[in-house]
Amino acid sequence: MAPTYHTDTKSPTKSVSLLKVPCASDTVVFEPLQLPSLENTALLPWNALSVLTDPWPGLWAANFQLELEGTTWIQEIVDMIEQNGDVAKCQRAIIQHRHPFIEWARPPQPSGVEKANTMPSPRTLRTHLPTQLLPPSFWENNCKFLYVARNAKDCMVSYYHFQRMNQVLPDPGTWEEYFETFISGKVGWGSWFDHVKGWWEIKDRYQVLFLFYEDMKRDPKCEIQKVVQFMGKSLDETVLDEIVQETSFEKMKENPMTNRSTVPKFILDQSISPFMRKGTVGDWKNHFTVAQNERFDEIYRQKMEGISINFCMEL
Ligand SMILES: Nc1ncnc2c1ncn2[C@@H]1O[C@H](COP(=O)(O)OS(=O)(=O)O)[C@@H](OP(=O)(O)O)[C@H]1O
Repeated sequence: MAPTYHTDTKSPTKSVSLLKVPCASDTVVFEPLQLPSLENTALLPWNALSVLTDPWPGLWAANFQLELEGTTWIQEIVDMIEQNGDVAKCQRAIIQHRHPFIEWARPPQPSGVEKANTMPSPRTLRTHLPTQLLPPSFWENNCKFLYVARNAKDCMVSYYHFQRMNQVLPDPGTWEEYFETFISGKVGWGSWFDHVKGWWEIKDRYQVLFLFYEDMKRDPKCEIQKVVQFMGKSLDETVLDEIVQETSFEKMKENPMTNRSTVPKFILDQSISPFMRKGTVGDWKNHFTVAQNERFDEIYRQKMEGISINFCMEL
């Protein structure tokens, strides 16, 4: 049965559900997922990102799954690694078409799950799902996950502008209104706090490479090298340097295969805010008032209490 995904343009979203899709026993089985309401759950990628792989006899991996903010960036990095730095091969399709987005379903287009089911292994998939909503077979098959977390304040800013320019999402309102929406977790894919905590807490029990967006900005070569190793690949130094260069913000902003310029304006209106907006660490300082910052720090302290995760807030 095809998944259903209902959205009303710039109005509150109704519901989303993913239903069971038949799979071969050696591939991931998509179990039924019931997301109660997009008001409280996830609709969009925004604060971190994961890639996952499931094992396939004789191969390094069968799936990658990408999640949350930095998604496009890590997708391009993973694809460049898979293509051994061959830029032309990475130009074969726009980034959204290279890795099925498993919770995506907008009939009559084939859903992400339908696309995934037609792919040979190893597969690279993308999702923004929190751990508790991921189909259990991802865990059961010992898939690899690559998760990129971004600090909450920059996520809030980036996601706000994304929601302003995304014409199929509810209007985010003013910055002040969105600040409250974000804190309450009533944003796409749910609470940043719960999402990050969920992935952080399971990272040592499964094959999770937990990356930070800020580290990727500070030392992309080092972080890309970690991804290469995680994927079980080895690349020449020159190829690695090429990947660093090609996946820089500046290059990806110019690249029509990654900058979403092919998406029609009635979906993404880049005259409101470009998809590849700033790509920096610390833009929150241009948005948060002193009072908002103090309040956010207190809420962060409460919600992340006991979690040994440290985010870099500026470079
Ligand atoms: N190469 C590179 N370097 C640095 N930053 C990058 C890069 N590619 C994408 N981005 C920034 O990621 C933000 C968009 O997040 P996502 O790609 O997860 O969005 S989406 O899930 O695909 O909708 C968005 O962040 P902001 O610019 O801060 O809004 C993008 O600019």
